[in-house]
Amino acid sequence: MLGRRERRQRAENALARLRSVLGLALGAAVGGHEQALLHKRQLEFERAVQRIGLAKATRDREIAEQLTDPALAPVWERITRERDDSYAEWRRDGLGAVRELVAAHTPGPAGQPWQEWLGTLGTDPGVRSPRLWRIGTAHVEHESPEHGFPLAVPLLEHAHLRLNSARGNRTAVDSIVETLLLRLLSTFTPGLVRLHLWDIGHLTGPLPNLHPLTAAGLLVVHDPTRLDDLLALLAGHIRKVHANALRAGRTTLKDACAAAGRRVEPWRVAVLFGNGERLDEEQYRELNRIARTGPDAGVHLVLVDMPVSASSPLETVTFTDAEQASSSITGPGVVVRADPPVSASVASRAAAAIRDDMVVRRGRPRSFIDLLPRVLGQESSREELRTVIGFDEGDPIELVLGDATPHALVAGPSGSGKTNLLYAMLGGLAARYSPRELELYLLDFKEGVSFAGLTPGTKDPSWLPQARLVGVNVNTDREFGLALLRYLSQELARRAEAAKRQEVTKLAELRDAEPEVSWPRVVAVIDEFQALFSGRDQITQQAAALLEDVARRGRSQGIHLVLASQDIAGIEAFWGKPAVYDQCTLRIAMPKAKRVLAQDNLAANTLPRWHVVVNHDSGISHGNEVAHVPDASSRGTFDELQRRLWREVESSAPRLFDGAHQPSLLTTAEFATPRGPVLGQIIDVADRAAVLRLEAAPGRNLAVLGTATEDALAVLASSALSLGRAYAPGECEFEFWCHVESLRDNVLAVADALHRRGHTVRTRFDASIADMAEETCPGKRFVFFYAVDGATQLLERKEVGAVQSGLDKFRSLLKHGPAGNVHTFGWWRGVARLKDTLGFGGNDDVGAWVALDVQGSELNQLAAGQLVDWSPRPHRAVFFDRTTHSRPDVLIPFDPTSALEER
Ligand SMILES: Nc1ncnc2c1ncn2[C@@H]1O[C@H](COP(=O)(O)OP(=O)(O)OP(=O)(O)O)[C@@H](O)[C@H]1O
Repeated sequence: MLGRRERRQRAENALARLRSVLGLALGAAVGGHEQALLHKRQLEFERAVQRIGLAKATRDREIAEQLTDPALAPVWERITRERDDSYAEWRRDGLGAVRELVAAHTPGPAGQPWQEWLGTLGTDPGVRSPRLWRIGTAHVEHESPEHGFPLAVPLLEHAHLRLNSARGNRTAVDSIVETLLLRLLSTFTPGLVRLHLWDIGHLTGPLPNLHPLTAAGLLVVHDPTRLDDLLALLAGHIRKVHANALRAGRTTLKDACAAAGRRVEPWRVAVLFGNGERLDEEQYRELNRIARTGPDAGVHLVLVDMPVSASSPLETVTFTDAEQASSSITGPGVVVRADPPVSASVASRAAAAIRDDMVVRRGRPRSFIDLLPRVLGQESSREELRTVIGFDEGDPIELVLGDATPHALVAGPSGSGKTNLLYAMLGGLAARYSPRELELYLLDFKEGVSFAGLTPGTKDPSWLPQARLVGVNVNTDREFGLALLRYLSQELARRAEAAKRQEVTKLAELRDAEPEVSWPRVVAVIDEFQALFSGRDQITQQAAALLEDVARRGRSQGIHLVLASQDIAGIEAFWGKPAVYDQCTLRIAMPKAKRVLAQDNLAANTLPRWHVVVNHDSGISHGNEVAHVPDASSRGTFDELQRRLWREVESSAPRLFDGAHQPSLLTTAEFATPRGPVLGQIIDVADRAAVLRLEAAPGRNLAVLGTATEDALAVLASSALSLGRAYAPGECEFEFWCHVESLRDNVLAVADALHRRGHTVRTRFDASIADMAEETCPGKRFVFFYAVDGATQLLERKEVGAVQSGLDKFRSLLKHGPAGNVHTFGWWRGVARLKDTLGFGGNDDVGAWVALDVQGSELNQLAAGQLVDWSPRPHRAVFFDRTTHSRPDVLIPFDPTSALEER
């Protein structure tokens, strides 16, 4: 067996020989050159013959006239003799060599007559392509066609083909193109050759026999007015192929195919039918660029009547009349003819067979299961996260989150399948990367519970092992989004510090340096993230700043954001921070998505249902990949994967934060062993409750502010019940004061619950409230004073002869009580009422407060100069403790019902 290089060398030698033989034949007068110097006329005659070629000269009238000159006759004789000699040699050696050469390099459908292969499916896996493809026959001009040879051109991997038709007659050219394409399609396994057709003059396009291929996506007929789109598609494809080959550690596509033992990227052959005129400057340049760089990426052009620069690898066949042509491969003086056309019916049947095979090969429409790898949890996230997100004509389309594409922006109108896409992505990632490699933080600002299923529920106890935190119904709790960003920012700082310690800059290097430490990649998905920016307030400002920080620094530390939104155009704060947008180099557009791709990239407008544009190039057109995303949200898809992973992978349950759910005091971790009065659930990434510190020091009282009765009662009940657990009976005592009749039952329920635990509890519902309590106590004494302002009259009344009113005594209790172990939890209906109670200079006596339906502007005066950015909303409170807080915490009051009923 000859080596590839040797074969190629031999082929080239043979071709060179052919060219030289033909050259000799045509310019046979060269030998007589010197003699012609002596005989000017002879020379001119000889030149004239040379110019028009011997074959034509025989028929030329002028030459015939000159031949009557006896001085020229010998020249003619000599030329003819020399030509015959050299042709004798060519016929003896050259012709056979060329026939042999073509036969050797055009195996099977590449060279055989169509009757022998058309309709049979190709089986070549496409690691390499035949070197030549037959397009017709050729013979030397003055010879009979019997002494001709098959004409074949290089194409795949090597060159492009240009065909120029004779004016007004494209039959032969069309036939060459059709046969050539069928040869390509029939050589390789269906699917390895993809055709693009563009015809300046026709919408339906030429080559009707090949049209069955369109149904399998093997042939795309392009709009005659949209050549730009086709050129952009080809250019983008070339870039993508190079990038993929490099990413896979191969330098070229050819290497990648050789390594894989099969064609890893189909060949793309674009057939462009022009009208003989040059394209406009921009298109012409782009076409030439594609011609230069295409072959290495498997992109080839067949250009009909379309001028292109000669600097690309290109063979040309030019028809001079309906049947005859010359070709660049043979040089002048050789007549080229197309092979007889293939039978139209056989051709279209063959195309249909290829289409059908392709459809079968692709199998059923791809479903969720096809997104998953064969073995679960085997991938390393050291370099990147990579998963299949959907399919393009059966080919998987991947999504990559890594150093080059650190963050993703997903956009699409409501109902376009965004949530489904996120599920497809989460499923694909969770199936590939174990919890040691990947951690997920999922936040949904939409109304609804789309990610709740990832946490244990009553019906389904499973959870997604990689999920660490799931936030649902957070649409009004923007603080939760902020808390997540703060958490990510802290995690970034922790990673940056470790990287600094190890003197490395990237996550991959940090993982190498600290193999014993778990440094997973973190993916934070925020659905409808624009909700974070929905107010003109501190939350928006802080969220924008944090998001920018995480986006910038997350890139190298393996912290990835996936931000999804219905319409990113409306996010004002976002545009003020272009860095976030710029860092999201992965763009995913659902059908009709706006702004997520580059401005001139309109691919999302024409997407069919359940398809997306995946673009790893910041939305620039050439990066477009269109994928059909399988259903990942119906029963039996993602949920089934989750249950399987849950059974097979050891993990702890993720935290669920559900903004629509009032947490129960009884099941709260902090309530099991409270450190002090538990006030409410803090809206934070960590599951923690707000607990008031109650050391024996001035100011350690709590004010509950607002008219939201249910919430105020909940805060007071939670405080009292948790204190009842924090202290053993005898260590403390409780006082409940309430002068408002309607609250009485509620107060009694709390008092009863404490009593049942064995505590000393006293209640006052009458004028005795004004008597107050001792300001010191050996143990702890907790005074719960409900609706202080409802007792105003009682407090302000001064008995005749008494030095102090009840109010004076209450002020004194607030001032001196805490240092003497007596702490008051009072409820006022507003800030002004509290101020009235405290009087001048009493502000510091209540060091902490929980405000309900009170505007932030009213609270500033109680917050030690802090600006309190708070707009009241149902079942939310803001908590500030002067001694510990730099900024207030937002709380959800606990539901104390079951804790009250506890026996
Ligand atoms: N690829 C798909 N194949 C089949 N059904 C799908 C697909 N994608 C989405 N669906 C279905 O379409 C409906 C809407 O999808 P989805 O909830 O993902 O849209 P969305 O863009 O998130 O909408 P919204 O923002 O209003 O929630 C769902 O019932 C879902 O099951």
